[in-house]
Formats: sequence, C-alpha cells, structure tokens
Amino acid sequence: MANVRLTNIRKSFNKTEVLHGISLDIASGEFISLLGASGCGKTTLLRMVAGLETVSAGNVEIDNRDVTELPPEQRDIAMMFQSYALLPHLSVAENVRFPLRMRGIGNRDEQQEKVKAALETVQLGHLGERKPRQLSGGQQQRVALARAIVSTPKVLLLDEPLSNLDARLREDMQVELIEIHQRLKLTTIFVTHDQEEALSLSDRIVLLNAGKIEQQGTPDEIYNQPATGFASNFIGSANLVPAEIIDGANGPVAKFADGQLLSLDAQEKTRGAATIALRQEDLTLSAKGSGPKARVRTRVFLGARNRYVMTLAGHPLRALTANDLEFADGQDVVLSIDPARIRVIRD
Ligand SMILES: Nc1ncnc2c1ncn2[C@@H]1O[C@H](COP(=O)(O)OP(=O)(O)OP(=O)(O)O)[C@@H](O)[C@H]1O
Repeated sequence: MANVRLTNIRKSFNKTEVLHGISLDIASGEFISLLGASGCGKTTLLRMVAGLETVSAGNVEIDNRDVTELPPEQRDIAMMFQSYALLPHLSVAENVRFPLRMRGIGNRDEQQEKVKAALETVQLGHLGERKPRQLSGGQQQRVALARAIVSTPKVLLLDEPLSNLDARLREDMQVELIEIHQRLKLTTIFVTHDQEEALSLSDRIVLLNAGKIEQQGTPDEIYNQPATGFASNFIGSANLVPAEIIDGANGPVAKFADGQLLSLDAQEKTRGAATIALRQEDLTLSAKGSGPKARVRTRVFLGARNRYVMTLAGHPLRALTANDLEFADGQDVVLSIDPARIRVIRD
C-alpha cells in the first residue's frame, strides 16, 4: 500500500491538450474515484498512473518515488479494465497466476497459495479449474479482480470495472469491492462516469470536467455542498434555474425571471445574478399553498415514485415525489423546499 501524488499533469494528443494540469494527493489506503462525463480524461489520467500512457508534463509519484519515466511493470500497480481480457485457453487459476509468473513472484507453490487466497477473496475458490468461457459475466469479472489483487500491488487501478454488469450484479460487486478494500486496504483509484457508484464506494471523489478538477471531497461534501453549477448538475442532477438574489421583507429571496419569489436561507450572503440549484428529491409539490408555482408538463411513472417534469419561469424543472401524489398535465403546482437545501451559485 502506498500514496500516489500527481503534480501538474498535462497530456496532449496531436497538439490538443486533454488534461490541463492535474494535481492530486492520494493517501495510502485511500479509495478514490475519478468521476466525470465521457471524454473528460479519466481513463487517460489512470493510464498515466499505470505507465501505459506518457505524460506531456508533470510528475507521477508512487510511494514517494518518482515513477514518471518508469514502465508499468516497475511501478507495483495492478490495473483492471472494463474489458477484463481473460486468456481463454488458460484455466481460471492460471489466469489469476499469470501476473505472478510474468513478474517472477515466488515459486510455484507460493504462487498457488496466493492464487487460492485471491480466488477466495472474490468467492471463487471452487471454480479455479474452469475455463473463462464456462463462467458467467459476473464471475469472469471477479476472476479479473482476483488477477488484479493477487500480487498485492501497492496501487489498484480500476477502469469502469463494473460497467459490463447488469444492475443486480453490479450492486453485488460494489459491496464486494467495499469489503475487499476494507480487508486489503489497497490504495485504489476507481474510474467511473456513474455518480451513484462513486458516492457509494469512495473515501473521496474527484470530479473531472473537460480535463480539469472541478471539485474534490468526500461523497457527503460532493453531494451536499457542490461548489459549482456543473457539480450540482452532475451529482444528483439538480435543476439549475437563473434568478436574482434580493433582500425580501424576511431575508434573502430568489426572484425568478417571471417575478416569482423563493425564500432562501437567512445565512445566504449572495446578492445579484445567480443560479439556484434545486435537487429533484428535495422539492415538495402541492396543489395549494404559498410559494412559487410551476406548470406540470408531464409525469413519468417510476414505480415507487413519480418524476414530474414542469416549467418554472420558462426553465425545465424536475421533481421526484411519492407516487400517491397525482397532478394533471398543465396544472399549476406549488413548490416548497427547505431553504437549507437550496444552493446558490454566483454567476
Ligand atoms: N490515443 C489517443 N489519441 C488521441 N486522442 C485521444 C487518445 N486517447 C484519448 N484521447 C482523447 O482524450 C480525451 C480524453 O479521453 P479519455 O478516454 O481519457 O476520457 P474518459 O473520461 O475516460 O472517457 P470515457 O468515459 O468515454 O472512457 C478525449 O477527447 C479522447 O478523444
């Protein structure tokens, strides 16, 4: 287990810069997620930690050692890819043993001990003799994970390792990853575009946007205190509505383009043009009462809940509600929200 330090990392492909100076300190034993939309540079950054991609500028340190110029096999890392690439002609146990053989770690008996332990960690101790094609997709993914952890690398790099799994298996594997991390305490860098996965697995989330770090923090901080409009929208898909922040009779209020007012937290300091971030799950809808009104455009049935798509001051607004609430298309509904849950982002 080791710390990882990235200092001012830049990467250009054919003169186009895709990573614009990333600096990041990852503590020994930390589980960190690189979260961001497709194309923001997550995989490129991970590959540079692995040594599979050169850096255009900056430094990579692992365990307080500069590895920027070292090839992957000298970095003491293991990487698991989205396509887990098992060798079809080798048994499960031989697949897991492969990195030990490549790196000449231990003799045959020691290698087999390690393989057994790794397969037991992913609960596949009984399937070592099978060939990969005789396993389900989820089991194959576990074999790939066993192969990644078998050499107890200093750093474990995971590139969207769960993205090929169906929803149920994915949840099971998430729990398994959490348990494996608790047991082995490997420094782990996990790439994902799935915010829920990042929130549920990580000690810390690094949100990337177009080759830069947009925000980093614990899942709680990232979810509850998004620092920018991008972060609010990306995590928890908040509604973003422009407004003017003014002093009302009882404290600050947001005034929307159509003149409607929404009370803000008494502590809110911003005044003037801003964007209001309203989480779908924080909005309460009612047929009567005081507060800004939104017009229902459509209702999406989600089983236990409904999603209402509405219009507020000319902007789309979505809310999640319990499904015993029914509003008709075209109806005006009153919005209420705990002022402490409203985020004001200065324009
Ligand atoms: N080998 C390459 N040659 C040229 N451009 C590349 C190369 N690899 C990546 N890029 C570009 O660099 C940018 C970042 O790509 P990267 O794969 O790191 O993004 P990502 O966030 O991992 O996306 P995804 O979630 O879709 O995998 C993209 O614009 C991509 O087109």
